[in-house]
Amino acid sequence: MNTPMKLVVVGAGGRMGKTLIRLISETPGLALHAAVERAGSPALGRDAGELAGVPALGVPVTDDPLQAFLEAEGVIDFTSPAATVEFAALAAQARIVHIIGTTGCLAEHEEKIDAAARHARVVKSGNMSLGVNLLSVLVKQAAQALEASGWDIEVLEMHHRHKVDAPSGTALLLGEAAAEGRGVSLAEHSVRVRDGHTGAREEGSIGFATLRGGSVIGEHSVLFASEGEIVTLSHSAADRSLFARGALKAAVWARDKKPGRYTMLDVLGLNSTP
Ligand SMILES: NC(=O)C1=CN([C@@H]2O[C@H](COP(=O)(O)OP(=O)(O)OC[C@H]3O[C@@H](n4cnc5c(N)ncnc54)[C@H](OP(=O)(O)O)[C@@H]3O)[C@@H](O)[C@H]2O)C=CC1
Ligand SMILES: O=C(O)C1=N[C@H](C(=O)O)C[C@H](O)C1
Repeated sequence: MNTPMKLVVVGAGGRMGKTLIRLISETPGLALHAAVERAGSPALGRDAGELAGVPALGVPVTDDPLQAFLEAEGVIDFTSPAATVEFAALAAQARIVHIIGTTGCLAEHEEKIDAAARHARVVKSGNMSLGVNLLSVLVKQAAQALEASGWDIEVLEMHHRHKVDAPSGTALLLGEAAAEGRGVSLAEHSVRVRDGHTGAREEGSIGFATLRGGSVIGEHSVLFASEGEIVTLSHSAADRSLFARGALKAAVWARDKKPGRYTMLDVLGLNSTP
């Protein structure tokens, strides 16, 4: 039988960091090995359990990720793109699992994550929930079935007022699924912002609309709009623990995999769906 998987949570004081610490402490087969925050964070030195609102775990929050990674088996990372590329290099050095939920990564960040995945087992997804990943499969199927000449695709998302990137990672993931279904490149067909005299909608484009406000955890809809009818596929997140549960499932899944880059579709066995 496997010993408990030793995990590091980076961004320990964040919304997702605290949710992850709580879930790791409640999940048999997982152990919180270390909790990392940035230098100068008021969370440094605090017990990770107390920080997350659960009984003390005897793990003080540290700002030394390399030391934390050396004896660990995996790192769970919901931070920022700049921090994630640093953690990716360290996870590669330590040859461990790196689960990345961070969104807003640009091509330059993705290149560095790809390089790290030569040595680390990386699972990265804009959304770690089962529901959104299943939704992406359905979106791909719908986009395959509904022709671009008659059906316009729009992706709508809403998140809490603190979110810093747009469109959300999930919206982009769903847009990619729609583009794949259509057999086109999202980069060449997306319209991420509309303002002023835009002209009529271009046939075959995939539009994005972003709302921000309050405490909304994550609302996503993909609309297929035709003359006289609209098909809407949507997902509502009511609790951040669904993302954390997915990330922890990914860590356990990746434990015995070869170095490389994987997605939640691989973890959930949804990749073979046409
Ligand atoms: N893929 C998915 O399923 C999901 C993805 N996300 C994504 O996860 C990310 C985090 O979201 P959320 O938890 O809401 O954001 P928060 O801002 O609440 O948390 C991010 C945490 O990371 C910390 N951090 C930043 N840089 C470093 C560093 N160099 N070293 C250590 N800690 C660092 C921040 O510290 P400080 O505050 O001091 O900057 C903060 O505590 C976002 O990109 C979000 O979009 C969120 C939910 C689900
Ligand atoms: O920042 C968030 O909160 C979330 N981010 C992810 C995204 O960008 O899609 C996932 C989830 O919707 C919550």
